[in-house]
This record gives sequence, structure tokens and C-alpha cells, in this order.
Amino acid sequence: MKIALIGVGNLGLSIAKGLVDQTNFDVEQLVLTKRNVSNLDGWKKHPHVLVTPSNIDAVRASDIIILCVQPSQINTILNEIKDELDEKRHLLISTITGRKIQDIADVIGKKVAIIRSMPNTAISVRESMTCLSTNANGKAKIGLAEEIFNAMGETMVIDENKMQAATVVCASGIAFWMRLIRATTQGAIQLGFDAPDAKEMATQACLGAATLLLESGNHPEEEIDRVTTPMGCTISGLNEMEHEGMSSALIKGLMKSYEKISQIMIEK
Ligand SMILES: NC(=O)C1=CN([C@@H]2O[C@H](COP(=O)(O)OP(=O)(O)OC[C@H]3O[C@@H](n4cnc5c(N)ncnc54)[C@H](OP(=O)(O)O)[C@@H]3O)[C@@H](O)[C@H]2O)C=CC1
Ligand SMILES: O=C(O)[C@@H]1CCC=N1
Repeated sequence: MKIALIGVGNLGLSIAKGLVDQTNFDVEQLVLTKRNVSNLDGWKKHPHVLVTPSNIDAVRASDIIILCVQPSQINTILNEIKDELDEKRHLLISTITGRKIQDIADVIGKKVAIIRSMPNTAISVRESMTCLSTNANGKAKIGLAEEIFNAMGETMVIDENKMQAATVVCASGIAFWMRLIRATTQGAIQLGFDAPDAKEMATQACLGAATLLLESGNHPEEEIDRVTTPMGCTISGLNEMEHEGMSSALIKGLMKSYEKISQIMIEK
């Protein structure tokens, strides 16, 4: 595959790392673009990676173009590359928050296959939960998008009208889970562990909980029931957390995050 990543910042670099580390398919060429490429020198040593500030060169050299710029930057890029886009050759994959497939199609003015994706930064370690949606023009290429993102984690094809919700749960979700792990680390330090040990304990406990659910298919409460000894320490801690509003705070945070995406959608 010949892939271009346009706008390699936080997410673009994570995808680049995931792509070069995955082994499911050959990346014949990977083109990375950003305006200031000085921090991408390390990438030049990769055999199939080309670094360039030219989005047009990237589109000419690639079949699959993954757009990773901020929402406010996307229209400039689309206007810059639209004349180079070929309806038969190119697949455009957007990672842009709050931008509909139709918004992109309207700027391009061509029937190029467009797929909207929502990966997260764990794509760098091939553990992303990536949601995908498409419209009629992109349907024939949804399998190709699944192949790409399945090599770097899990994928789920969803209706486009659920993409904002998926952004909050899966992409922002990385930050939310990080904060929970950090809070657990702080608690462990207060209980007497040094910071590195506390972080390792919190992180492995989190991985263990997630793996239990993934491998058993159980509901979280079923696994909680196995841990909570009657009159024991776990239920005491858990109930105190709920009295302090833990579940409520998380749900309210997800709703606030969702509200913000509606605002991003208006700010074109
Ligand atoms: N960060 C995340 O976890 C996730 C982000 N997203 C979405 O991905 C997109 C990118 O987010 P994120 O990576 O955090 O943002 P960043 O700001 O980190 O990255 C955007 C990159 O685009 C480059 N850029 C800006 N203008 C141009 C241009 N004209 N041509 C080429 N490159 C350009 C910038 O570099 P330079 O200034 O050098 O050009 C920058 O490195 C957003 O739309 C976001 O909503 C989606 C899921 C998760
Ligand atoms: O915070 C944001 O707006 C983007 C979308 C999801 C992750 N980062």
C-alpha cells in the first residue's frame, strides 16, 4: 500500500508508528507531511518513509490519504489537494473530529471514496479502538479501511451519526482512562509505594481488568462480585467512591465532551 499521512502531529505520528510496526500488510511507501518537518528527521532513516512539507507531492505519490490535521485546518488542506484527487485511484480517510463525510465531499466536489475514522493514540502500540463510517461512494473501500486499522487494533463500522459519541468514548477515552490510572497511582503513593512502583501497579491492574472483560465477555459487575468479599475492603472502597460520585462524574464528563463536539461542528 502507498499511504500518505497529512498533518503528522499527535495522532498522525501515532498512526505512522503503528503502520511501520504492524506486520499484516506491506507498506510500500509511507509519506508524512506537516508544514514544519524539522522534528521528523528521525523518520527519514525508515526505508519506505518519505517526509515532505508538500501535501500535493504526498497525494501524487499515494493511493490512500489519511487526513490528520485539526478541524480548523482541514478546509485549507482539502482546497489545496482537491485537483490532485482521482476518483478511481484515491481513498481519503479522515480522522477529523466533527467533520462529516459530506462536509469533505462538498469541498472536494468529486466522487472520491471517503471514509471517516476515529482512531485513538493507542494506535501507536496497535491497540486502537477505531470506529469507521462511510457513505455510498466509500462503500467499496470500507474493507480496505478495516484491513488497515485492524492491523493496529480493533475496528467497528458504525453509523456516521454516532461518530461524535465514538470520539468521546474511544479517542478522548484514552485521556479519561489515563486520569483514572494517575489517580490510582496517587493513592498508591499515599499508601506507601514509590512513584514508579505505584504506576506499574495501577497500570497492570487496569490492564488486568480490561483483559478479564475482553477474554470472558462478562459484565463488569460480574467481575466486581468476584472481588468484593462480604464486609471486606473492596466493597468499602467501592461504595465510598460511589458516595463521592465516581460513576456520575465519569458519565457527566462524557456528556460534556460530547456537547463540545457539537460546538466544534459549528466552528467550520
Ligand atoms: N490527538 C488525538 O488523540 C486524536 C485526534 N483526532 C483528530 O485528529 C486530528 C489531529 O489531531 P492532533 O494530532 O491531536 O493535532 P496536532 O495539532 O497534534 O496535529 C496536526 C498536525 O497538522 C500539521 N498541519 C497543520 N497545517 C498543515 C498543513 N497545511 N499541511 C500539512 N500539515 C499541517 C501540524 O504541523 P505543522 O504546524 O508543522 O504543519 C500538526 O503537526 C484532529 O482533527 C483531531 O480531532 C482524532 C482522534 C484522536
Ligand atoms: O480533544 C479532541 O478534540 C480530539 C478528539 C479526540 C481526541 N482529541
